Amino acid sequence: MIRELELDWGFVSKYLVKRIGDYIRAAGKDGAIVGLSGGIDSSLVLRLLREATDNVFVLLMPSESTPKEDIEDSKEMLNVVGNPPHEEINIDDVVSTIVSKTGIHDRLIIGNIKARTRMTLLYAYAQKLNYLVVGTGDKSEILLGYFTKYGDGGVDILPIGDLYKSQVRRLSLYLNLPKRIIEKPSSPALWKGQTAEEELGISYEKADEILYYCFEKFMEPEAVSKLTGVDENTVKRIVKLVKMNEHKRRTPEIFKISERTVGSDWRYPRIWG
Ligand SMILES: Nc1ncnc2c1ncn2[C@@H]1O[C@H](COP(=O)(O)OP(=O)(O)OC[C@H]2O[C@@H]([n+]3cccc(C(=O)O)c3)[C@H](O)[C@@H]2O)[C@@H](O)[C@H]1O
Ligand SMILES: Nc1ncnc2c1ncn2[C@@H]1O[C@H](COP(=O)(O)OP(=O)(O)OP(=O)(O)O)[C@@H](O)[C@H]1O
Ligand SMILES: [Mg+2]
Repeated sequence: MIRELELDWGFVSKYLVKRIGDYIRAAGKDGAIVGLSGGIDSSLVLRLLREATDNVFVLLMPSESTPKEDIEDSKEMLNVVGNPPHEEINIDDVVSTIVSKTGIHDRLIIGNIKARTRMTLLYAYAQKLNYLVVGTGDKSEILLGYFTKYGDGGVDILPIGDLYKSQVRRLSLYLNLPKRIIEKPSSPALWKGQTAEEELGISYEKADEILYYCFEKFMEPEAVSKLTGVDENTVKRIVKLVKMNEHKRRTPEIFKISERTVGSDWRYPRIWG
């Protein structure tokens, strides 16, 4: 990881724990729920949540494409954080019902149905418990649009959303998360054998450098290519992915008719505080 992305991980973890706790209290909620996949993002978020609140609920939602190692890693992670209340719900029957009612066979579309089924379950439990749904997206995934819109992207807060995947690994190392979880290749596991780096066509290590130089240092693709050793076309492809997926980072467009359109620049009148 490039030097510029190194942070004081002790400070970052304390800061995130405090922000999560403050947010839950300010929202008037009693706790937080998270989906645990056995991957690094949800493991790290669970670790932070356990310090932020006494009330954490964890959902394991495997499907036929979930590797058995991921289920083992999820259970190990539950142990590491002292076995908070949790439930395991296999989503295959729900997904099959949607597949049979729609006749859809495309693995990407079915994968996105899986992510949205998990979101539906998380919100059902959140409302039952008066908890918030805590998202696990990191800065790399958010910028690249590497998540399912209203699936794993459908959450209330994103505590690690300002950390690139390589920073997520560093923070997880600092917090002593299980080695196997830190070292395994990132995967949404939406279909068998899927890995994030293969689908994205680049390693997260390199993608993070490109994202940092392009979007935080505003450097041109040619200069970023020289600095990172990644060919210029790949740099341009990454920039294009970020642009193409802008819609996933925004609230849905409302077409303006009145003087007071409820858009992203909408503000409360002063008298309402
Ligand atoms: N310009 C635009 N303005 C407004 N909306 C627009 C739009 N372009 C597309 N859309 C909408 O967005 C939809 C496409 O987005 P979406 O449904 O998300 O689908 P899509 O981006 O095609 O697929 C999700 C991607 O994220 C990956 N993923 C998913 C889940 C988890 C993880 C992970 O890392 O764990 C990764 C997955 O492997 C796949 O590559 C379109 O069908 C359309 O409805
Ligand atoms: N089998 C599952 N059970 C419960 N939640 C899941 C499952 N699969 C995915 N999720 C939820 O969807 C999120 C997005 O998946 P994603 O693969 O990006 O994260 P991860 O597995 O935690 O880390 P990585 O990106 O390194 O694989 C997960 O963090 C988790 O909250
Ligand atoms: Mg994963």
